Amino acid sequence: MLSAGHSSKFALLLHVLMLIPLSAYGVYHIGWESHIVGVVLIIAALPLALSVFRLAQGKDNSLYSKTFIIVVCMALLGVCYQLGIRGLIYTFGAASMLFFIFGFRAGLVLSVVYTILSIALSLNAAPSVLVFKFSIGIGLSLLFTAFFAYEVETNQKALERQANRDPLTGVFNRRMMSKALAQAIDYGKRYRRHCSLICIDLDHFKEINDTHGHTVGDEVLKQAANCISRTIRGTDSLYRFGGEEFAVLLPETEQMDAMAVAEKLRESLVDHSFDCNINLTASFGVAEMVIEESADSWLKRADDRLYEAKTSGRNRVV
Ligand SMILES: Nc1nc2c(ncn2[C@@H]2O[C@H](COP(=O)(O)OP(=O)(O)OP(=O)(O)O)[C@@H](O)[C@H]2O)c(=O)[nH]1
Repeated sequence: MLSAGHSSKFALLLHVLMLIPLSAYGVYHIGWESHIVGVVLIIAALPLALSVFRLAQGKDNSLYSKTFIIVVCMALLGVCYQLGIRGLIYTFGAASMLFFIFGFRAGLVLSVVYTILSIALSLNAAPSVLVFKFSIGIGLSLLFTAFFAYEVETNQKALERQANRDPLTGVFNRRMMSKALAQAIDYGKRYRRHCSLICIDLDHFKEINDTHGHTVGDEVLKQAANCISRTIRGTDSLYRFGGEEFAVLLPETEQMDAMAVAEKLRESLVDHSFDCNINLTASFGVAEMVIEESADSWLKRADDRLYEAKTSGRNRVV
């Protein structure tokens, strides 16, 4: 499988391989053949060149890729209208690219609409029997591409889930937490914004496992994660970063407000009815981000307060 670094290099290579003949062909047309075709090719090459530039910088290029393929499809519709079958030959290639640039759902709608339009426009310049025969070939090829794009997208989502989420509770994992803390610090430094972190540790969890077994313990962990997810805002995010340890990141939130959220979470866990009539409590450590500190020191401050909550009696917020 390709790593993220390899796949972006591969995407860059593909873009460059497309850009060189496209712009060369455009220049050739402007100089020696049809001016209009040359200008259209150069217009299509511009967003592609910007896309190459963004990819080389390691930045998101989706806007330019989308612009590129839309320009290409519009130009090809014009070619279908003028030249019939000679335009239709390119329909399949452009329609398949729509899947990979816009994603499966949007790609399916766009490619079907685009294919129907190019077939209809081709009838202007080609005999209908020939267009009909070509359309069958294009339809079958598109069916195959749709199936392939669906498989790729489904597998990609499953891989992303495996890499970013905790398999038991479905919440974000420790890897995502480190990434989110580093991003919050960068954002806070640049825009001078507040952000708080709540570390949560379920109390006496070992007893639950020992008394009721690991299966019930797992179920309690899932229910606790659900209860926390339902209590926090959509803009906050929940991570499981240890066995029975969770963390909530609260953007745009100051210490006092984060303490209030932690208190609300503590109460909702106490009020939640867990399986086997288990009375679960949790301890909380809250720390607002300090500009200029590292992610590790921020996490350590929240964790130290959590430890304080544990040693001072549990089921409390520090
Ligand atoms: N069922 C289950 N248990 C887990 C999982 N991960 C960790 N644990 C258990 O969580 C327990 C944590 O125990 P301790 O670290 O002693 O903490 P505690 O019993 O909650 O005690 P305090 O934190 O001091 O209140 C251990 O028994 C681990 O086996 C998991 O994924 N599923």
